[in-house]
Amino acid sequence: MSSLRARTLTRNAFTPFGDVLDTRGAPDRIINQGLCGRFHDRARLDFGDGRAGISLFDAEPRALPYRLELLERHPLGSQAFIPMTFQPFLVIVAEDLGDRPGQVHAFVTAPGQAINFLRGTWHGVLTPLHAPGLFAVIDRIGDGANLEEYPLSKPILVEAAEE
Ligand SMILES: NC(=O)N[C@@H](O)C(=O)O
Ligand code: NI
Repeated sequence: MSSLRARTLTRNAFTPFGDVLDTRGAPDRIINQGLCGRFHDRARLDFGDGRAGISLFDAEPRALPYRLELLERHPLGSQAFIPMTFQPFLVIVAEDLGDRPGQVHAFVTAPGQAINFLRGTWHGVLTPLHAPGLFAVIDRIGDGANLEEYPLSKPILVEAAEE
């Protein structure tokens, strides 16, 4: 089985696949009588001809090394994973070869970070690393086939980032 080492999530590395949401740096706006920093409009959301939905996911935590067996994509809309805890989680994406995924990349978020997959980005399903695996997920609600799954012919072992 081939293996892949997860990396610390960075905006630069993730930009082709989606957005990293966090409160690093100065806020875009100071609101609420100066008591709140607003990091404004930080994700490239896209729901096509559908509408935005907010769902809550209660997912089983996984351990590293993680056996990746499936990738998927949502051709009709973006999908955001927003943790409701202060725990890091595993984010897996893959380059696109048109009809199938190409090179796989694995990242571990920092506590307090959320991500948004661009419409059509190949990714691993929501993968918490700690309990509770409680997330808000913002994605497309609407008609049409918005889930394309790609079982890997050879699983990939995703290993922890190097210390
Ligand atoms: N299927 C579903 O609602 N979730 C997946 O798309 C996922 O990426 O976890
Ligand atoms: Ni998905």
